[in-house]
Amino acid sequence: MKRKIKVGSRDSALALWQTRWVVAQLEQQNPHLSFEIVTMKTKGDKMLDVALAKIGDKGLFTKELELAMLNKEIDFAVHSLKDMPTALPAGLTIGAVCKRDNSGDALISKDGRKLAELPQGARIGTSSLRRCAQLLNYRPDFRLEALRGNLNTRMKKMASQQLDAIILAAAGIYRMGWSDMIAEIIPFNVCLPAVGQGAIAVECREDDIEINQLLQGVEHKPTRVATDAERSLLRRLEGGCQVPIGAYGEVIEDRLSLQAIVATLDGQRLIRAQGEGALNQAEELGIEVADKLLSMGGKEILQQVRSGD
Ligand SMILES: NCc1[nH]cc(CCC(=O)O)c1CC(=O)O
Repeated sequence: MKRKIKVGSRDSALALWQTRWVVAQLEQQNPHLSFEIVTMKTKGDKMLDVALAKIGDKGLFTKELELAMLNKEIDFAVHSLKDMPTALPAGLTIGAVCKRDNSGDALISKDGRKLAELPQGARIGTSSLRRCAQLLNYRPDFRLEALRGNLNTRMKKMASQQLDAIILAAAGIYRMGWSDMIAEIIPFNVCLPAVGQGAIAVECREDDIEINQLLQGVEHKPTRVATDAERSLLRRLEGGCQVPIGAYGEVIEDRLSLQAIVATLDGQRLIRAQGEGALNQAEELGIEVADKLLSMGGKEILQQVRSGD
C-alpha cells in the first residue's frame, strides 16, 4: 500500500501557501508518494491581540505541531524558520531549509511613499521590537504603533487605524501575491531582518530516515548555511522575540558573511558587527559575531532590555 505522508501546517493563509509550496515540490519529485495536509492552530494563532514580546513563549507558533510530530500524528511540519526557537525539542530536527529569496522587511505606505519620504512624526505599525528599535534609530520622530494579527488583519488595520505605513516581512507579501503594495524593501543599513526571516523550514523526527531523505529534495545548502550562522548568533545572545536583534547571513561563492545588530528598544543605542568565514564554519561565525556585539556594549544593552527599563 502507498504510504500517505501527513504534513502539519498552521492554518493561516501564509502558512498554507508555504506548506503547499513544499508539498508541490515533493510531489513532483516523488510521484509515487501521496501527501495530506493537516492544519492546526497554535497558541500564537489564538492570541492574536497580544504583542509577541509580551507573550514571550518559545515555540509559540510551533509547539502544537511539534507535539503532533512526536505523537506520530504527522510526519513533518512546515514553518517559517523565523518562528522556530533556536533549540528544538528532543527527537526533532530541521530536515530541510528551503531556498530564501527575500529576507528583507517591506514598507507598505499611504501613497506608496518610501521610508525617507514619510512625514515628520509618521505613525508606523509594527509589533516587532527589532523593527521599532531600528526605525527609531534611523528616524527618532517616527511613532511606532502596535500591530499584530495575520497578514490580512494587518493590512486592514493600516486603513482603520489611519497609519502612514506598516512593515511586514517581504517574503510573506510576495507569497500572498501582494508585491504591488510594497513601497520599498527597507535597506539593510536601516533595518536588518529577523534571524531566519524569509526562509521556509521543514521540521521532522530525527529518527525518521525516510522523511529526512525525502526532505533533501527541498533543501537549499546556501540558505541552510546562512541561517545556521544567524541561528547560532541568536543562540549565543539568548535572544528571542523579546530583544531587538537583527541578523543577515549570506553565502557569496565559497564565503559566508554575517552582519548583525543589537539595539535598545528606543533605538538610541544600536551596535553593529559583522564577520566572514568558511562555509563549514557557520556556527563558529555566529558565535564570533555575537561575541563582537557583546564586547562592543551589546551585553549592557541586553541586560537593560531584559530588566525592562
Ligand atoms: N512574525 C510572523 C511571521 N513569521 C514569518 C513571517 C513572514 C514570512 C517569513 O519571514 O518567512 C511573518 C510575518 C511578518 O513578519 O510580517
